[in-house]
Amino acid sequence: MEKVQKRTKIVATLGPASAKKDVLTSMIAKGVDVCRLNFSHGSQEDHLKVIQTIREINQEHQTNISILADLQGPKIRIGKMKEGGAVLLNGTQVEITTQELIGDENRIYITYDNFPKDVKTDEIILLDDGKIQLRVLRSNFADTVWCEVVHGGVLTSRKGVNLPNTKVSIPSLTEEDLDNLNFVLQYDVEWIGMSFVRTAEDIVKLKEVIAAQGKSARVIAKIEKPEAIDNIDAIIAATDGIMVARGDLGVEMPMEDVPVLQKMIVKKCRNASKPVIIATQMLESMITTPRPTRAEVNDVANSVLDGADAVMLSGETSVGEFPEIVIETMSKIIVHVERTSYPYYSSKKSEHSTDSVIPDAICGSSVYLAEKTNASAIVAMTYSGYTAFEISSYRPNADIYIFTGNPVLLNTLSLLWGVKTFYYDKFESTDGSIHDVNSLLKEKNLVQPGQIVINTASTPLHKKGKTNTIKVTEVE
Ligand SMILES: Nc1ncnc2c1ncn2[C@@H]1O[C@H](COP(=O)(O)OP(=O)(O)OP(=O)(O)O)[C@@H](O)[C@H]1O
Ligand SMILES: CC(=O)C(=O)O
Ligand SMILES: [K+]
Ligand SMILES: [Mg+2]
Repeated sequence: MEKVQKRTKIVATLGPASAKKDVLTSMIAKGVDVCRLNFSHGSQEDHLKVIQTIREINQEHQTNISILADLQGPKIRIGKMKEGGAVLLNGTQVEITTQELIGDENRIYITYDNFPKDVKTDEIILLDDGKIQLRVLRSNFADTVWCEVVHGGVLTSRKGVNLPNTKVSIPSLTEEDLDNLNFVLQYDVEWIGMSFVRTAEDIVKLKEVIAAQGKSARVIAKIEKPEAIDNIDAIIAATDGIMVARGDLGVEMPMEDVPVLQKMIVKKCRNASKPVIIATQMLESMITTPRPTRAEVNDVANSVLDGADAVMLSGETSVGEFPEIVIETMSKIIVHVERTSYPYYSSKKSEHSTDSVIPDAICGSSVYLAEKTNASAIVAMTYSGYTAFEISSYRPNADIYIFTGNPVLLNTLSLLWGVKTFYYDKFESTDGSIHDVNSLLKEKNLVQPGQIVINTASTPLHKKGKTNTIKVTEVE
């Protein structure tokens, strides 16, 4: 497969529009690096089929697409709505009930049993990422809440509900999340997304569940609540990656805060060497139109310029009419911005912990050396993945090629900015391995004679040794 070459990665949410193997294969060729399964929609059976399709494509086309299983978390939703949805008119009254039913203009089912007890008169209810706004009139404190439609619109099935003023009493990992987590861990999904993270403790608990099953899936903390912003440093320290989940974040907080928070979070993540995804409404109009708005093109471009590891698509690829054109468009924007906005490299101040001071210094120096020698590639061997996270976080101009004997990492690292991975499990001598991996890159035409390559390694060489060596080579 001839895959589009770019540094910033694309995460695509899969759904009915993109689950077919031929469509997905073409989307991957056009630039998808990570597939997101949204456990807010679809059955486990649907998701399993998609997992199998992705694994088949990886086998057949030697790609390293990873899977991000996004757990719904304490998200409140409305239930099914009547065919075509209901038109809610400004000034009318509507009942929200915890009794399961097919919703219409008069009554809507909500998936939150304690809603009539937790909500108060005059509180605001936002539906469908805030597109529809209701105001609470009164509750019977049992199963029904009467509301006034403040800003109406068409309401279709399973849309999200945000209660910016209400204290919600639902745990961060629900029973349903645990069930879905156990399900995806069986299939060695590489990344788990945790929705509505509030504290670092939420991440620690999720990691404990994953570790207790003997699995190595890594965790993405989805930042979509004000509490997560308050605790951002501790959350970044505890997690393996971050998603700026702008859909809910922009409803739970003043929307004008989001652009500034996006830049702040990207910067913090780069300093901490944790990958960061920018999500939601990036090419939203392409759900129904084959061309994006100018503002959407700007949004993708500016996220690349901010230095995000990845940009994400949701409805555009899960249910949209043009999933392949969406990927083509996003890749085109990324490639152009990357080509015209060199150089990327910036030194960063990282705080070395005592047990990583040597590998951190080696990674930072390898990037510095690559810039000084105008090297075409930085080539690293890693078993834990640490070196890949560290080198990628500098956003070097040189290509980043990671060789690993740890098969799980091959896909995991596909989320990281600029990283390409290869399997390598021979461990003879440091010089021998460096020679081997450089020859492999030459065979694949990824480096050319006369170019400079920076290699990092560990001496003495053994599987889990810490990176402590740099070599500068001119390709023969
Ligand atoms: N697998 C699916 N089957 C049917 N409809 C879907 C599916 N995935 C998404 N949708 C529809 O497309 C819309 C946008 O999809 P998206 O993945 O952004 O979901 P979302 O509800 O915004 O989720 P979240 O806030 O959890 O990311 C959803 O609101 C839903 O109506
Ligand atoms: C992706 C997601 O959950 C959000 O934007 O809210
Ligand atoms: K979700
Ligand atoms: Mg969300």
